[in-house]
Amino acid sequence: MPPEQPSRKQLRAARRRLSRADQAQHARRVAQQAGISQVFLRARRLGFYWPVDGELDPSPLLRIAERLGKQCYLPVLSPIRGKALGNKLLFARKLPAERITRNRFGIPEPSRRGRHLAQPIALDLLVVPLVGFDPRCHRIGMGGGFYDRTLGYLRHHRHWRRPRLMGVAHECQRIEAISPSPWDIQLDWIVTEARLYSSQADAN
Ligand SMILES: Nc1nc2c(c(=O)[nH]1)N(C=O)[C@@H](CNc1ccc(C(=O)N[C@@H](CCC(=O)O)C(=O)O)cc1)CN2
Ligand SMILES: Nc1ncnc2c1ncn2[C@@H]1O[C@H](COP(=O)(O)OP(=O)(O)OP(=O)(O)O)[C@@H](O)[C@H]1O
Repeated sequence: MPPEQPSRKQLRAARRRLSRADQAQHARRVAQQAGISQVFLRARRLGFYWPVDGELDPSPLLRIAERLGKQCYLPVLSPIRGKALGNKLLFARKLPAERITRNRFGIPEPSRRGRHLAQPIALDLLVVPLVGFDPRCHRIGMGGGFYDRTLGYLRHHRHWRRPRLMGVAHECQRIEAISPSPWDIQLDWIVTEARLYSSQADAN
């Protein structure tokens, strides 16, 4: 029998247990690695996220992007409810004077709506949070299915994929193998404080 996998709850507890010093170091290391990757350097519009619950803090990478003059976006829960459009993410431009509110999960998000809201396809690179991952770039999220639903259209674009997907995480979130559900979207890369994983083992 394969060894039992840690649950979402256990994985979330493990990342919350990291010290502030480890959190800060992991965030810096991930930024150093991801910040020199071709996909990051080429991207003009990037989506990030506001870290909660011990998630890897992508803000050192976001600051590099801002310094390079790239356009940075944060996820917001779509105001639309309902089967087709509901429970998806849109992306709001992160601007210096942006007002921040909390969404229904208590996660901070930009409050301004309208002009600066983008669909994921408008982004070149999306930095994705996760609860657990395996070395083949399968992902377990918080369980809401938000990223899967938002990015489900990528399944129909084999050769032309936008945005490219970069998971960022702590090494302690790695599990041996995840059997993906049919709706799970595989990430292109995952970067941790220790190394970079690629869904195409030979690519960078
Ligand atoms: N930083 C960050 N932002 C994100 C996500 C994420 O994983 N990380 N999301 C990725 O999808 C979306 C939000 N998805 C979420 C799904 C479940 C829970 C959650 O904590 N659920 C509670 C119980 C439900 C409740 O409080 O209503 C829990 O698990 O205890 C939070 C966010 C959008 N923004
Ligand atoms: N493309 C999709 N279309 C319809 N429902 C979906 C789709 N993707 C996911 N779901 C629904 O969302 C639920 C949660 O999925 P899952 O447990 O894979 O979420 P997750 O990837 O961990 O969460 P998140 O993306 O929010 O971090 C599933 O039970 C499924 O019913």
